[in-house]
Amino acid sequence: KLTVCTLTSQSLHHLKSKGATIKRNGITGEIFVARVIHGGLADRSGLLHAGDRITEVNGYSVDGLEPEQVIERLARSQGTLMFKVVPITDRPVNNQTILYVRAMADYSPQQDPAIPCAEAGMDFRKGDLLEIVDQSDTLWWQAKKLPSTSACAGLIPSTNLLRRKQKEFWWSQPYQPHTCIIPCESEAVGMTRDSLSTGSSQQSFHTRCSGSGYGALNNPYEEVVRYQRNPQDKHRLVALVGPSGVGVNELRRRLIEINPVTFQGAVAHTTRAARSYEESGKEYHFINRELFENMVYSNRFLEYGAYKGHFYGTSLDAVKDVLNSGRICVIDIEPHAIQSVRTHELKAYIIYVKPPTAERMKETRKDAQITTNYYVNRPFKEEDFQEMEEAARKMESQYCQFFDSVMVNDGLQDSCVQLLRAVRRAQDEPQWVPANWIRPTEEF
Ligand SMILES: Nc1ncnc2c1ncn2[C@@H]1O[C@H](COP(=O)(O)OP(=O)(O)OP(=O)(O)O)[C@@H](O)[C@H]1O
Repeated sequence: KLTVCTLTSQSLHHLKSKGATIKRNGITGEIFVARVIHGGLADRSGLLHAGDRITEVNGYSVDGLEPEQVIERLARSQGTLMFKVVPITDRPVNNQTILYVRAMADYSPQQDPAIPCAEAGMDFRKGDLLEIVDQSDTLWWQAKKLPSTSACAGLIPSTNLLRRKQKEFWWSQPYQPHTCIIPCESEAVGMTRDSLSTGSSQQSFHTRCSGSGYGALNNPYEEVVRYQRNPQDKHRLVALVGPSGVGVNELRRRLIEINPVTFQGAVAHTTRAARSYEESGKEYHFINRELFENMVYSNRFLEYGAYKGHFYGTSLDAVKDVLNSGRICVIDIEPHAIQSVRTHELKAYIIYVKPPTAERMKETRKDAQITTNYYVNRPFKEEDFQEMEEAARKMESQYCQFFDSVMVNDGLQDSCVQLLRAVRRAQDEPQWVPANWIRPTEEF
């Protein structure tokens, strides 16, 4: 049974825009449609399907030809294109469900020798939102980047394939202890004990392990869903991250100052002694070291660290207290604590505060003081701006996939307006969030 179908030859040179790939059966030499690209010309015509056998192109037999020769012939033809095909007998029913994911890794088809057709591939970067329109192949899925500019999908590696590629890449790299993904539970406990026993006077922070396990190695795509907070629900936690000295603390303080009825910070715990004017539960929860250690071991801190010989920590309960009171809790965290607040319960909205150029910093930070690890605050120096730029670059390359919003802290007033807007968006507008926040799987 033969079917003749026609397609216009527009953009034939480009396999991707024609929207199909072909392959040759190694034994019989027959040419088959390997894949029809979602939204491409072939797909829209509805006439070609994966598995169809091509027998003729524009009246010429493809018998004995290599796929490249067929492509060449197609590229040379003008006007209307005519295929003679033997349709596949058991065409799979199209029961594809669309899946939305956030990429947790970078991918470039041009650098992947294993992709069946690099031109049909789609590159993406960590943090990109992808709409996966076809998962029928176990190795190569089809996806569009959101917001979608093209009707045509591109090939991307499936979760399993990308994970495999990452593992191969990982093992091919020299050992780099600091590139490791967040420590697993047992490592985290080890770090904790060390830091508590040394009582370092340097600033150092550790985090609670969420136990859900993360890392590009485990999960190259994070499934996401559109979520809008119901006005009756608790607010989402707002967490600010940024390189040290960029101004997260200042911004948080100002936000709360603007509207203390709506915004509140979480009261941290500390082992330092209360000053005469301080009250436990107000500035800090003042607790002794033993209690602090117990809280660390029972995983009660979202993040904690040592500073000038004392311990400080933000507990999950302190954040929950604010959220339960109906206010919006605003905290600043170290980037490695991001995972501990990205939970079904807190639904943290992460705002990344980025430094402006060194030039602008020099202008805007004339009267500002940098907090150092050595008991004094001092004016900013040129090197501080360079260090900050470098720290920002590293932070972005490692954590950008978790940033819900990015703002540049240039002029303070403008930054406060930007921050207010971002917080409002987080609470009142639909956002993409991990699917397991809405349909929890492993957290319960
Ligand atoms: N946009 C800005 N313009 C001018 N000065 C600023 C601006 N943002 C912050 N500052 C000042 O820069 C200094 C450092 O800010 P801040 O203490 O908030 O930094 P940080 O990001 O919390 O860093 P660290 O975590 O190291 O304390 C402060 O003196 C603050 O007032």
